Amino acid sequence: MGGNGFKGGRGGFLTDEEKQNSPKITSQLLKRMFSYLIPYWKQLIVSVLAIIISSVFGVFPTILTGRIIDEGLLQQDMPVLIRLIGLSLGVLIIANLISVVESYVNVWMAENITYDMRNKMYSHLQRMSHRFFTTSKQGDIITRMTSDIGGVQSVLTGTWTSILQNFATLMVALVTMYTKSPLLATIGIVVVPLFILPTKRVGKRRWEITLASRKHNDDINQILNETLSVSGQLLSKLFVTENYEFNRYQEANKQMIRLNIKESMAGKWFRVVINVFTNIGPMLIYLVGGILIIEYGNTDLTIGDITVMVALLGRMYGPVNSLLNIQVDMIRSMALFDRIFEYFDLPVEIDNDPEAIKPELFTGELVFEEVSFHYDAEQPILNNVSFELKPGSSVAIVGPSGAGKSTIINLIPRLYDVTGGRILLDGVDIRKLDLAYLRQHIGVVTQDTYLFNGTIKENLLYAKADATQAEIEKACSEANIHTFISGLPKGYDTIVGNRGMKLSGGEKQRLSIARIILRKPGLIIFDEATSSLDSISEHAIQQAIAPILAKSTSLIIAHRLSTILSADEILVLEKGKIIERGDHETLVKKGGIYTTLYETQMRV
Ligand SMILES: Nc1ncnc2c1ncn2[C@@H]1O[C@H](COP(=O)(O)OP(=O)(O)OP(=O)(O)O)[C@@H](O)[C@H]1O
Repeated sequence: MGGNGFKGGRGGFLTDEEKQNSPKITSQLLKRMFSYLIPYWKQLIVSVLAIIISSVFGVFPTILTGRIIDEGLLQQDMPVLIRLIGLSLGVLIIANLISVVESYVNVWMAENITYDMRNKMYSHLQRMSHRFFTTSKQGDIITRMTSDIGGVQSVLTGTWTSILQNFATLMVALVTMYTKSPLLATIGIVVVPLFILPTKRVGKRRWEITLASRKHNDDINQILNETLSVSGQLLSKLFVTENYEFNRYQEANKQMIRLNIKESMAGKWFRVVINVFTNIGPMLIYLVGGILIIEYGNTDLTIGDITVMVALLGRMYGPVNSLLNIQVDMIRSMALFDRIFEYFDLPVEIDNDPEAIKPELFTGELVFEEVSFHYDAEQPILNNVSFELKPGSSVAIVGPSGAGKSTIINLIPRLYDVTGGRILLDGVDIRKLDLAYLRQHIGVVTQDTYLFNGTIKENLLYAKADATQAEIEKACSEANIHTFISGLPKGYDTIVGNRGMKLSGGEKQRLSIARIILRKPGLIIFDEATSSLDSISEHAIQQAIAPILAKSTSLIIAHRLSTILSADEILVLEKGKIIERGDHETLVKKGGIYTTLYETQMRV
């Protein structure tokens, strides 16, 4: 019996989630899906032709078996036997060669289509706002970039090819069977559902277990991600929760084993069912064929015909089963495309104004004009904040935690847009400035410095790709970090570790200051670290930043008295409002919230 290529009914069912989320199949969605194929229409034609020819040729040797038996073996005609065997082999080789071409064209096409999609998605995601990244699950973004687009690739190389292949194979088998004996062909076709239905039931059970085990696997991955990540393991060490985490993992692992065993056993039952049912069809054909020849002396039907019928029947199970799953395959493929399109359609919240300008001169004059802002409409964060930062001067913002200080600085490089009022830079509303221009002229030293897992030099070059070694060293000297780097065994080629974990907080911040010096921005935003660095580190940072702040226009979220004293104006922010402003002396005399902050929180 020919292999029936039955794929086990696995995945032939939609999950509840898939059912709920199955996309509306609109002509628009279809058009959009097919629009990705249009540039490759020539390859598509080659692929369709190759699939049809190789499927038809693939069935041919089975059909020739009948003639090999009747005309060669039973007639004992050697030359005919050899000719037929040669023909059969020849056709088989051609069919396989064509399928190699077909695979190549298909894979090439699918790779290119997904290459376009990946690039499009990546550049679209780069344009997404900071809000998008703070609110989306990191895993979700990665899944769309990797498995969803990967899924599209397998739809193009697998699903679509197999539908066409199965259809062609089925047609050839049906036509041949009906030509040979309509009665036997009909018996064969009636038997097919007998086989398909029970296997579908077993398949469904297996599918349910697979789903449960997949969900479980996700839970396990979640545990691993949480507890074996840099911060996770640190948390569990510091809270001494290793035993608790181990038990949680062990329990999840135990459940997984149970499900795996169940799944394997369902697979076993599945094979038993297949074995029994696949043999019923051929037996029936032998029986009815035998009755026709032996009892009724049917001379039209030969032994070869019956053998071919049985073989063709065997080749029909797989295609019939796959074709019954077309709907599921289609919904699943559309859902993939739909998920990808959903991301493509995400509006770009912070975008370049089509008439954005890039003024020749950047002085760094910053004006907040009654700026209001909220992340969620119900919770206002900034309320009519107004201040002015003159070129060359510096403004310090102080205030209790949660007052909205970081929010103010996030608004300047347009990580978020104001919800009321406006921010002017050199007299122009920042929403009218070219986004890249705006961001290139602003240097932000954040509290939490992000470094890539590369060398110190690579991290510095991120700020200025063409910086020379001399420039880098000069910047690092100014940032008070050159001596430290030179003292490392590998100097500037030292790998900083995951997120710069191999460096101390103070060293990281000084590196980030060096990055800013390399960039020479017109406006510096400095978010002073609240975390207590040791006094030597702190001093080193102060020494690094003070001269830079002194000679540039700067906005500082300040926590230390020395930084605050160097500012030209101090803004005291509370609950999103500026409640006091002035210089240190005046504010201290006032006896308001600044005085309290000064007495309780400021470090000298
Ligand atoms: N991405 C966000 N989405 C929603 N709310 C946010 C977001 N970021 C901050 N907030 C909220 O906005 C308020 C102001 O936060 P912000 O970080 O600006 O305060 P802060 O004065 O800088 O505080 P800290 O000194 O502790 O850093 C807080 O109540 C905070 O919970």
